[in-house]
Amino acid sequence: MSIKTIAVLGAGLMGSGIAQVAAQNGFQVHLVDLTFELIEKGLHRARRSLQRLEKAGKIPAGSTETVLSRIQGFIDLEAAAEDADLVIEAVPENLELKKNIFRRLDVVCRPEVILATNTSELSITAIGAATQRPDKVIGMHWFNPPPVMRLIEIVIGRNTSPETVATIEDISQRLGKETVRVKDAQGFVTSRVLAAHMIECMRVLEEGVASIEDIDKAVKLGLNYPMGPFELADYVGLDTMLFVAENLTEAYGDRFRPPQVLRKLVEAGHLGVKSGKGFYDYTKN
Ligand SMILES: CCCCCCC[C@H](O)CC(=O)SCCNC(=O)CCNC(=O)[C@H](O)C(C)(C)COP(=O)([O-])OP(=O)([O-])OC[C@H]1O[C@@H](n2cnc3c(N)ncnc32)[C@H](O)[C@@H]1OP(=O)([O-])[O-]
Ligand SMILES: NC(=O)c1ccc[n+]([C@@H]2O[C@H](COP(=O)([O-])OP(=O)(O)OC[C@H]3O[C@@H](n4cnc5c(N)ncnc54)[C@H](O)[C@@H]3O)[C@@H](O)[C@H]2O)c1
Repeated sequence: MSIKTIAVLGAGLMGSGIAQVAAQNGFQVHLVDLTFELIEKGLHRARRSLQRLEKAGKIPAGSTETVLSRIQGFIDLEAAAEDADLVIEAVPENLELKKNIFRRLDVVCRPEVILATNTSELSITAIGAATQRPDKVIGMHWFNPPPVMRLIEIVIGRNTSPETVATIEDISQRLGKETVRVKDAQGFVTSRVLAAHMIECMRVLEEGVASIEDIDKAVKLGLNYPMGPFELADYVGLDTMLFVAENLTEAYGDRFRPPQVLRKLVEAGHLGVKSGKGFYDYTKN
């Protein structure tokens, strides 16, 4: 099947970036969120990113608006998905929410359409089982920021077919990304490994070993990571971090137990860069 139109569900940090990358590579995009304000916010993020790429000479001069014109906003999931050739879901990290959305997609999408999820760690098999097409349900795990990060982690559910894997590998390549194949184990490779690192850094903080700033500096300069753990946590979103840590704890036990410092920030509504405050305060500059 030739893929021309991609429906992207969720216009948040990831959905807006995924929509941008798809549009940059010539696909028509149907971008869905709960309100047009949220879609506008996502398009604004994509516009800023495209302008940055344009300024750096990574996309042709003057192409920002052409790319954005390929993205159409929808608040009606069914209307956005009914003529899509591929769906990529990027709504919040909640299994029941994702299963419910996949159930609805299964009714409205043509039988041959692949339904991919950008979940950070949830079970692809469980999401697939909410549909009558588990062979066409797959994990397509992108990284933040999607326009810059080079990998898509392809997660193969128990019933995902080899044809679906091959199609998604091909599409990922057309989107300019490298891929790895991963079995459907909670947290896959990347989220499980990253969570272990970030949660340990929060424990180091809670034990008073060093300050937020010095832990970030130590990890960046001493270990050569591009971002310190607290900068990265704020960038990923602390709500997402907490959802992931809770789900990994359910799967693997106490070693992923969310630190109190993370839980309290989320309870206070401090979700990181996207809300203006997290481990750091972004409202000051
Ligand atoms: C407990 C639970 C844990 C698990 C959580 C879930 C994890 C999740 O599922 C997976 C993830 O995403 S994990 C997270 C995975 N993510 C990570 O781990 C990210 C780690 N961080 C990094 O890799 C780097 O800090 C960045 C690439 C973000 C920025 O780079 P930098 O050097 O610090 O700063 P710079 O100099 O400003 O930018 C450099 C170049 O990039 C360009 N650019 C940047 N943003 C852009 C955008 N939005 N658009 C377009 N372009 C953008 C910029 O123009 C520049 O281009 P130039 O041509 O060279 O001038
Ligand atoms: N933030 C990251 O670094 C990152 C990286 C890789 C994967 N992920 C995963 O991607 C998914 C989205 O994460 P995010 O960071 O973009 O979250 P986000 O909170 O920035 O965005 C989620 C968006 O989904 C919208 N939404 C909620 N319910 C919806 C519905 N029923 N229909 C359509 N839209 C709906 C929300 O309004 C919001 O705009 C999660 O599964 C997360 O684990 C996140």
